[in-house]
Amino acid sequence: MVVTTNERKIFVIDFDSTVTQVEGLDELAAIALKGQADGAEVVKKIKALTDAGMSGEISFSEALKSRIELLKANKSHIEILIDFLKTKISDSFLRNKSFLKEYNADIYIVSSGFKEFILPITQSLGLKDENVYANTFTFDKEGNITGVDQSNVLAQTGGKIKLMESLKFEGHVSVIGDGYTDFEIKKAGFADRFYAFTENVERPKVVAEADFAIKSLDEFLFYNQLPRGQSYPKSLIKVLLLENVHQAAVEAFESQGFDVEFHKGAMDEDELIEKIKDVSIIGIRSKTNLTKKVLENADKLMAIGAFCIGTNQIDLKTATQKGIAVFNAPYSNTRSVVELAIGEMIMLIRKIFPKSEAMHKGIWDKSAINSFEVRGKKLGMIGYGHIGTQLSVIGEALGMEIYFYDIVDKMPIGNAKKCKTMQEVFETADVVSLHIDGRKENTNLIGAKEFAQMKDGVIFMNLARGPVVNIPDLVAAIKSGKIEGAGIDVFPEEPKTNSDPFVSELMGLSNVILSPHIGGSTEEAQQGIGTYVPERLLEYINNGSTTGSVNCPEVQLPLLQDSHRILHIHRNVPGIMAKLNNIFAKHHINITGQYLKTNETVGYVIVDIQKAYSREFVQEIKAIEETIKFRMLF
Ligand SMILES: NC(=O)C1=CN([C@@H]2O[C@H](COP(=O)(O)OP(=O)(O)OC[C@H]3O[C@@H](n4cnc5c(N)ncnc54)[C@H](O)[C@@H]3O)[C@@H](O)[C@H]2O)C=CC1
Ligand SMILES: O=C(O)C(=O)COP(=O)(O)O
Repeated sequence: MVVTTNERKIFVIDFDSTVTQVEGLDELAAIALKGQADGAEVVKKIKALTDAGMSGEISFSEALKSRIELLKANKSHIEILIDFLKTKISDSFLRNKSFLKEYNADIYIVSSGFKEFILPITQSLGLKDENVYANTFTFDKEGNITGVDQSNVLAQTGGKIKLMESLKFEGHVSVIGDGYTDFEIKKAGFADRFYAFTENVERPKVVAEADFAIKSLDEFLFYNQLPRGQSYPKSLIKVLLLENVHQAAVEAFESQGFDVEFHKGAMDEDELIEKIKDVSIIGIRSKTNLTKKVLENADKLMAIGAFCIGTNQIDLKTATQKGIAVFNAPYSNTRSVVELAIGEMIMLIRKIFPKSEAMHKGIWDKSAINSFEVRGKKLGMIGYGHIGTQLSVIGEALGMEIYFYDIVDKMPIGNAKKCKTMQEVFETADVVSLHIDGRKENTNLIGAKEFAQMKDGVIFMNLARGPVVNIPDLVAAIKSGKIEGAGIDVFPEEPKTNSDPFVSELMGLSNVILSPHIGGSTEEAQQGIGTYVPERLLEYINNGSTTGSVNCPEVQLPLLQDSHRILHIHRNVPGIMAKLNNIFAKHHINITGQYLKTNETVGYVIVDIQKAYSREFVQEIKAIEETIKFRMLF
């Protein structure tokens, strides 16, 4: 794919939908016709003509003439258009301003658009006015657009070809554009390569004719080995976002030019095995299981973002062995879970749900029997991590006594009392709430034996993970009256999407609140997670930092400055540093910074080096036997 040539490289670039995200003339129509009764209709007609002209369905001059006739614009509208276009410059052009400026002697804008709005934009990108070839409007005395300067070849059908013929370029000519007329330059023999530019619009007829379809200017610069803002084009990096993660995440990746695919639901193992092959970054929530089998097929995968707290759905061992960094959002939804737990606890102890159900059936049952305050009651928690401690604080503020058990020694917050065993919590608490993680050892942690240890009439809540509770045993305890009320948010089997049915033995039981795993599903939490996790992933991809990774050695790296950065993940065995250093010494590599962190399974070495080095040097590093993953940033 890499293009090499010793000739002078000449770049011919289209303007509308290439340099900018939009078609200037369409936008001018929208501005000029705004507020007019049939305005929307006319804009639609103009857009249809633009498309027909661009894809080669009708002749260009015909499309242009009809569009200008429909357009009732004047100079003041053009001023508004220019301000608008300045906000619509294609992301990859903005990212590569230094290339555009440095190579401006060899960059030509060839457009059927109009200089009146093109020049202010190309000037802002550092391009030369004399290299911009485009149409110009004609105006009447009042400044209304009356037509197009017909003496300009670009106003004619085949105008770009005629222009290119007259320019007589000598060298290797690359044409970049989204339209059929751009391809025609190559077809007529005036260019060596045609690149269909699809960052803003993808026209199948044009893509079919192209030497290469490129999703960004970064891709063009990468294939042509030219100076660029991204060492490896982000548009070639596939990001798969599942389970309806917040749109903030989609925007975070799209604004940097990544190739993002978004799905509302989860995917099952077979779907994932197929899909994951091309994916470099995957974002999931609690329902997507990244099993050993899935990860074994994930050869391109660099990072996993769990857009939630739990990471039990990911085979962390395999991920680590494959050098895949896993990140989560350890506290963005903590408060949401706690608020739901508090709300459910009060609803359950007051028996509000059965009373509400009765009311809906016309039954008025005003009574205080079996209805209690939470104040003065004993709240017992299994698991005293982020959620447990937060619940501890709020429970105590409500006047409750707090008891907890955790397998790790934890500092009690406020007046909370640490218990030595789960049994101690069960024997003491009026309300038992689970806040443990979903590690394998916790499967069926709570069953008949544990329920038997609880006080009669206990309130029981599980907002942690479904498999930790034995459901038939829970149902039996509820039916026997041992458990007076239950709040269950998580289940051993949960539907993959909102369209799949929910089935459980817990359905239809009185004073049992069932909720569809929404402990962390608040706008605030999802927004927070949608920002937090992409930040961690992007820091890793763009800079190599592994801050907050749940499985990779954590390294916080300085921003890369005037160096190239080697990122090397290897099996953690003795002697790797010696091997690396030998290669550095052999190739006389000047090191400007070096960082190393290891865990039980892998080592992560980051070396910043001066820019001059050979291809062999890179190959030798990659070839070290223990190498798991190798990346280079600059
Ligand atoms: N319903 C929902 O939507 C949500 C559910 N969760 C679940 O809540 C869990 C807890 O979240 P955080 O408090 O943030 O996690 P955390 O990691 O801060 O705390 C978990 C605590 O449980 C303890 N633990 C684990 N197994 C235990 C056991 N068998 N006995 C006693 N203690 C045990 C750990 O030592 C740790 O202190 C998450 O792992 C997740 O599964 C989290 C967020 C939302
Ligand atoms: O944060 C967690 O661990 C949760 O359980 C929340 O999961 P979700 O993002 O709602 O699928």
